[in-house]
Amino acid sequence: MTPDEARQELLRLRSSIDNLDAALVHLLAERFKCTEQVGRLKANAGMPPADPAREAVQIARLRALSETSGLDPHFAEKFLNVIIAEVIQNHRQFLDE
Ligand SMILES: O=C(O)C(=O)C[C@]1(C(=O)O)C=C[C@@H](O)C=C1
Repeated sequence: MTPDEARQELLRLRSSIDNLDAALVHLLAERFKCTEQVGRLKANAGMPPADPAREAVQIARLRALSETSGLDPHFAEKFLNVIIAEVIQNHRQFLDE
């Protein structure tokens, strides 16, 4: 591959990365819209913000999905934990409203 071909290929790959990053942002935005409703529902119903049993099911499911799709299951678990930690923090704020 010539240096020019390599640059072209890099641009092509980066264009796909940009599309995928946009899709991730849209997916995350939808997820947080949904969890906002869950947080308000839980606060109104007197339910605790965190549900460790539900999280264990989600993590097991995502780890299995990761294994079949070629994603590192450890990374998938870490990623979900970061998202859930943010969601729980958001849920806690609804308790003060
Ligand atoms: O399903 C719930 O009960 C939620 O509050 C949502 C969610 C999630 O982000 O998936 C967040 C916190 C809980 O500990 C479990 C799951």
